[in-house]
Amino acid sequence: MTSPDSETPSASAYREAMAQLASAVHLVTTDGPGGRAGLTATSVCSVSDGPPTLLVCLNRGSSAYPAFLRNGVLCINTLTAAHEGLAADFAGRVPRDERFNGREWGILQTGAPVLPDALVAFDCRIVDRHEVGTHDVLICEVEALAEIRDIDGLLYAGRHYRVLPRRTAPEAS
Ligand SMILES: NC(=O)C1=CN([C@@H]2O[C@H](COP(=O)(O)OP(=O)(O)OC[C@H]3O[C@@H](n4cnc5c(N)ncnc54)[C@H](O)[C@@H]3O)[C@@H](O)[C@H]2O)C=CC1
Ligand SMILES: Cc1cc2nc3c(=O)[nH]c(=O)nc-3n(C[C@H](O)[C@H](O)[C@H](O)COP(=O)(O)O)c2cc1C
Repeated sequence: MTSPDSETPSASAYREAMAQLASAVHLVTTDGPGGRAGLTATSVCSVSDGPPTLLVCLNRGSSAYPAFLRNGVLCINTLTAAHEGLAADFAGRVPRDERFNGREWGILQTGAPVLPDALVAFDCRIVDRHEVGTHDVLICEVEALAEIRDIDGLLYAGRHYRVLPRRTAPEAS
């Protein structure tokens, strides 16, 4: 057990600890007067179901950050097993202006880009923002939901992408 007066862990120790957690992987996208932009994110969490609200933690240093701030809307597109390459593209492998090339994107209520084959998509308006360290915690009210797809999900754990099977076959008795 760590004693209460022990030193604060380093950033690298914290990241190593966080790398042990498994997370769903999302493309967080936006569009509007600030332009179209998006990035890969795992820091997404449900806050409340009344009104339906979730939070996203966004690094203020990311190329997409100014667009999110200006547009005030975003869509959280939860990725499937088929989207590992897309996750790498939106995490910096492809420059911001080229990330949306080569596929069709939809919209729901807010105009933020919706990935048509996402596991699910949460179309949101940003209703509050808190600066915490390097990131902004964006509080987002859900205005529309995309259809839920019955396919394998994508997880990020131990610094690798992994497949989350949709259903396991029942054990034979
Ligand atoms: N929440 C975030 O901002 C995250 C950022 N990343 C970025 O992707 C790069 C590659 O990440 P990994 O291969 O997983 O190795 P890593 O050792 O940099 O990160 C391990 C874990 O620490 C956390 N983490 C990393 N950077 C963070 C940050 N700036 N703020 C808050 N939490 C952070 C995440 O849970 C991540 O999975 C990182 O260097 C980082 O820039 C990755 C995951 C989450
Ligand atoms: C698996 C994974 C999860 C990430 N999660 C987040 C996140 O929750 N919030 C965030 O601001 N950045 C996150 N990032 C980092 C952004 O995807 C990345 O910094 C950004 O897209 C870098 O490119 P840019 O600055 O050119 O946009 C994550 C990266 C990876 C690989």
